[in-house]
Amino acid sequence: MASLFTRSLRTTCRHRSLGFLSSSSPTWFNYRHCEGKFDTSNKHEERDTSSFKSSKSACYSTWYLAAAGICSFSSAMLLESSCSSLEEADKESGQIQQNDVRTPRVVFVLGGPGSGKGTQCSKIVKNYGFTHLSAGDLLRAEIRSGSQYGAMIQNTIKEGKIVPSEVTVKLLQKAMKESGNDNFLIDGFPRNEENRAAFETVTGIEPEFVIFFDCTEEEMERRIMNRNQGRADDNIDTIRKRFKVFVESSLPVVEFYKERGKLQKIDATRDIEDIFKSLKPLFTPFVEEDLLRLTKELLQCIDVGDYAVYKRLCDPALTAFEPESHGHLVEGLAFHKFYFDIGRMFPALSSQSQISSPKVTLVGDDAALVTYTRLRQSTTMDGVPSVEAFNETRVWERKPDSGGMLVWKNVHFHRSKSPRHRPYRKAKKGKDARKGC
Ligand SMILES: Nc1ncnc2c1ncn2[C@@H]1O[C@H](COP(=O)(O)OP(=O)(O)O)[C@@H](O)[C@H]1O
Ligand SMILES: O=c1ccn([C@@H]2O[C@H](COP(=O)(O)OP(=O)(O)O)[C@@H](O)[C@H]2O)c(=O)[nH]1
Repeated sequence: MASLFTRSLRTTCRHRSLGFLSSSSPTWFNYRHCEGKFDTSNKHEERDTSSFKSSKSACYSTWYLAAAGICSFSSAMLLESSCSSLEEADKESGQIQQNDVRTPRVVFVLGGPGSGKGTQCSKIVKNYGFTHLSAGDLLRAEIRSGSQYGAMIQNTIKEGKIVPSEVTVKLLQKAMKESGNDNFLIDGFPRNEENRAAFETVTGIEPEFVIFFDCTEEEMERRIMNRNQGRADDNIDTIRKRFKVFVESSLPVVEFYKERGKLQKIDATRDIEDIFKSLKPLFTPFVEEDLLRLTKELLQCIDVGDYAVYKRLCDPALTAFEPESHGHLVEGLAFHKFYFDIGRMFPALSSQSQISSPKVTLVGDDAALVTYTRLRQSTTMDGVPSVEAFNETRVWERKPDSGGMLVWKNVHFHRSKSPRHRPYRKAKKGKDARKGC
């Protein structure tokens, strides 16, 4: 039994897809977890139904769990895999995210020395879950580490010049790999054309967009002289050299991105909060995308019965109205955990979900609603497929985690059976004509 559960988890991560059915057109939007990309081609007929077909023959158990929309497992996936113990299942539990390989999202943050790049990056990190990689900080850390490049880097920084791309790109790549994140703010890089080309060639990544903090030299000089971080290059001689290098080498990179329509120029002479306010809209689409991705991850972990992921995504005080609660508001995770627990005993259950017409509504900075219709395919005990539709609304709230980082948690959801489509009937004479509106 345990091995079956384990197998289903492993193979599900490999093959399962969550689709989107657009209500306005017959196009299927297939989201393949393993590729992390939306395929917008019309692939309704081509959808991989193999797991569904084979699950028919292997499925022998609790249709009522599937009906509850809480637990289910694909038996086809289960037949394909190979791991064998509950310990392994526990180890794998909670790892959907790791298997979900996505293309890294990179935003370059450029601007003269002292324009406020680092200051704004810390605010973006706190609010939008990016990893901040300051190329300058990485180079300074490399000096401290006693590396073979230490002396060269130190001299280059003291001269206000630019360290060869070979070194900087390697450091950035390493830091990206070690971060465990896939959203990066790369601050103070690329500083010249050579940097830009080398990063693109080595990593194959192009930035989503590039922020340029536009600030006067007088203001930047004033800020650096007050920075007081004991940096060897924060002295008037080196500052002047850095300004010169910035104009000669870095501004052409800014221009390069402007020509490609990727530049977001920000007036950085204003105060810190004002600047941050103008950065927020740049990150809103990412927030919407992330909320949709989290919602899909939540539905997927329900489909594959991964309670560890469910617990990570939901607030402990999650409230819910759902058909299973018979009109009552249930609070906490216990009600939902029940279904995951019995799901472990019936690993051959199969279900998969598609969502259609998803809409994300941000309510201020820290709350959002995600509404959609969920189509859930499952099998009955004797292997007969059934499909149910639900209207769901999930309320997400951004809350600090144990490390103080703001993360999205599902705090409430409302799920009801989607009413079947009935043709509009004209009200009879004398009856309330508004009925049914
Ligand atoms: N908008 C701002 N107004 C006034 N001072 C600022 C502003 N932004 C940053 N600073 C201060 O200026 C100094 C340089 O900012 P920093 O973020 O380190 O710049 P950069 O990373 O671009 O070199 C820091 O001491 C910081 O506190
Ligand atoms: O990609 C980079 C980033 C930084 N530096 C060096 O590190 C110094 C400090 O850069 P940082 O971004 O830390 O500070 P800023 O000058 O933007 O305040 C620069 O003047 C360069 O000498 C570099 O050579 N390549």
